[in-house]
Amino acid sequence: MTNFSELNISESTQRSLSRMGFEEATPIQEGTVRFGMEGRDIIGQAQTGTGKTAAFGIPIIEKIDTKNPAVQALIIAPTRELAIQVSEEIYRIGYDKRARILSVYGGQEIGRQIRALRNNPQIVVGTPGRILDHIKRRTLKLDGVQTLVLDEADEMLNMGFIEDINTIMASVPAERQTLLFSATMPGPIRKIAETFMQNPEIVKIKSKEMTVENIDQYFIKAHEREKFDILSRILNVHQPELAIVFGRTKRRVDELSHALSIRGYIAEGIHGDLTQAKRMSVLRQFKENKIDILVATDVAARGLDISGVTHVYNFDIPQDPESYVHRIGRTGRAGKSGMAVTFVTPREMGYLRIVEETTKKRMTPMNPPSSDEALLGQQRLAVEQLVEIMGKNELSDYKQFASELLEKYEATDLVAAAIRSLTREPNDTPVTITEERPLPARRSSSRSGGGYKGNRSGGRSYGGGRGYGSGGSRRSGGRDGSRRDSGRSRYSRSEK
Ligand SMILES: Nc1ncnc2c1ncn2[C@@H]1O[C@H](COP(=O)(O)OP(=O)(O)OP(=O)(O)O)[C@@H](O)[C@H]1O
Ligand SMILES: [Mg+2]
Repeated sequence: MTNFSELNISESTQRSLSRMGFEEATPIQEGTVRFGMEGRDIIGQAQTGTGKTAAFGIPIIEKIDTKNPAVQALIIAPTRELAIQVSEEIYRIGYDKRARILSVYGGQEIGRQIRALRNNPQIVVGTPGRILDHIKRRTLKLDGVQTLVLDEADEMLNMGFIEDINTIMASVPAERQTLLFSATMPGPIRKIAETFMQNPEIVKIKSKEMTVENIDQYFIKAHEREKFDILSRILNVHQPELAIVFGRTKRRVDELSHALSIRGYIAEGIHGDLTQAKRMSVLRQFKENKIDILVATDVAARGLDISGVTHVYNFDIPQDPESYVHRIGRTGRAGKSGMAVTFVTPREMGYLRIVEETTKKRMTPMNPPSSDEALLGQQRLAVEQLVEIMGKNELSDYKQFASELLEKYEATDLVAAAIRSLTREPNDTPVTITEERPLPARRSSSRSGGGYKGNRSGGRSYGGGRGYGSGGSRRSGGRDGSRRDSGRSRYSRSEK
């Protein structure tokens, strides 16, 4: 581990970082900050939750000239929430330096953004559509941009933003630094990145698996129609503090959050069709622990950094392995531990295997809990509550009754009744979850390719890492080459 002071970072930024509680650089930060400060183009890949935001944020702050009123750094992110989150993190990093930062995104009144843009922010973070809108209105001038960042580039391409991004790229001076960061780097992205970038330094953090070790990964094989009842029971057993449930479609997310609420959980959904105000309020409540379960689509949760997410449930197995990596990466962040459970219908087992091939990690099969186990989970919770109430020791007003009851009844019976009254008995209220068609059946992949739409990447394209390993774009520059992954041994199939 490297201390930030060893990375030639200015005093002011070091102060900001230590105020944020950052003591040592994470590996991706250690591997990229210096190159970033030197103005090099970087393709940075590291597991979820390992600090990629600061990996590009620190060099940006270091390079900003606070006397220059021009926009000097432009960061493009796929969603509004992510744009806000990234701008908040960079604001904190640049706090002592007093760098001015602004986020612009759809759903927020454009007039307000235009006024804010007149205040000469030096760093702008935004979603592709809104950035483009401002470029067209000439309210965002990019001639002074020296650094361009694509955060979660693969997601932006999935969302069909490629043309927008091309146009934005063309509006930024060609003499610029381009940084691209993601936890996954499917082949097509790397290709596009390399055409946009000049001799990029590829920094890939060495790890045997694509997912962080501190996430325990399970799967449950179940038929589509059984999934919701199993999910309810699992929630009773796991008692997650904060959980995210992923659904494949917006309708799915709506139905799941509604059904969970009916069964007594505090759940809310988030997806792209909700208003910006609603999305923000749901996220805020989730962060403040007022909502226990966030139900989300892939897109809505991409890159989100919410501390304390203990469990991720994939109610539907994601169609591509990259989504899986990003989804479960909402837990186990910044060194914390987490659990991920993926539901898979018998027909979809091939997808599970493809995910495993990509992540280089087997999921452990989990048996669906029985209703007795679910009840036991709820009883445990009730017992905890009881003990907690006792611990608070504000019981004097109740003791009179207690003594009277103890004269009449058995103590065990009384306590049992108290536990029962606090136990939320498993709730089987009928709910409506429209059955999704399972993903088209497929066997787990083989080297033959066979069109897994948009992402044969996974294991294969990581194998493809060999390609760039031998290419001219990787320059070790006399530095510790081990930081950059050679791709070979770690992703070889023999490990499986
Ligand atoms: N050096 C550090 N020391 C301690 N905490 C850190 C450090 N760097 C980043 N963090 C914290 O770790 C968390 C995860 O960081 P971040 O959101 O940048 O991850 P990421 O790699 O971008 O993940 P994802 O792939 O999901 O987008 C954040 O809360 C961040 O503030
Ligand atoms: Mg990120």
